[in-house]
Amino acid sequence: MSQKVAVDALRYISVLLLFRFMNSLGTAFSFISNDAVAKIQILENYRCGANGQMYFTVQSMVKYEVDHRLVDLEKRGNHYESGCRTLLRLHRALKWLQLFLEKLRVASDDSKTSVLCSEAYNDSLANYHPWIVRKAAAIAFYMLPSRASFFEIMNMGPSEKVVATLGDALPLISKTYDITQELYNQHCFLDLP
Ligand SMILES: CCCCCCCCCCCCC/C=C/[C@@H](O)[C@H](COP(=O)(O)O)NC(=O)CCCCCCCCCCCCCCC
Repeated sequence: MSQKVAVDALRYISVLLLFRFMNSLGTAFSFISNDAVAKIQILENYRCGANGQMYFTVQSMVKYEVDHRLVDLEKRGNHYESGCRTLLRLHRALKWLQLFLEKLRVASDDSKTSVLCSEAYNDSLANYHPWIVRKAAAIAFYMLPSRASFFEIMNMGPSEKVVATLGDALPLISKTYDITQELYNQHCFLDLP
């Protein structure tokens, strides 16, 4: 299998796993997973499109879309679903994920995942969502199980193993977030419409 096909297969599997994971949490999360998968698909389409090589890295995507004026900077226009604005939405979600996983990692087993999730959301994504989305998210979070049950759904082994895995993953998530945050800050892209 060529490397590109292998990478595409891995990407497909990761989106499928995200979709299946979110669906296992119940239909209350479908509006979240649908939006996330739709945004991932937008980026996938750019990656596999005529100028796919320009979307190989975040840096090359930003340069290409800036050089070719393919980003709506002030208000939504002809480039409503640019790669840059689409990635910004997922980048903001990555901050939520980083905060949530850190809380999950250090919490006690009887902690409420709904509280940990809400706290992380209120400190990150909530600042970019209208009232109605925040309320829908709050209802979805309320459906979340206890930390122990959540770990079972994650299907990553006993709690100790999950905590250790989260400890390994979090520095990588933080580094990914920081690189994109710095790049978008340099281009004044942190508030793309
Ligand atoms: C574990 C439970 C998962 C909780 C997920 C918390 C995030 C809540 C997001 C709620 C908003 C979703 C609805 C979409 C709103 C969009 O308007 C809004 C703006 O986009 P637009 O400018 O194109 O309209 N979209 C966004 O902000 C992007 C939201 C993307 C959410 C990605 C969530 C991924 C969740 C991954 C869970 C993985 C858990 C792993 C545990 C080990």
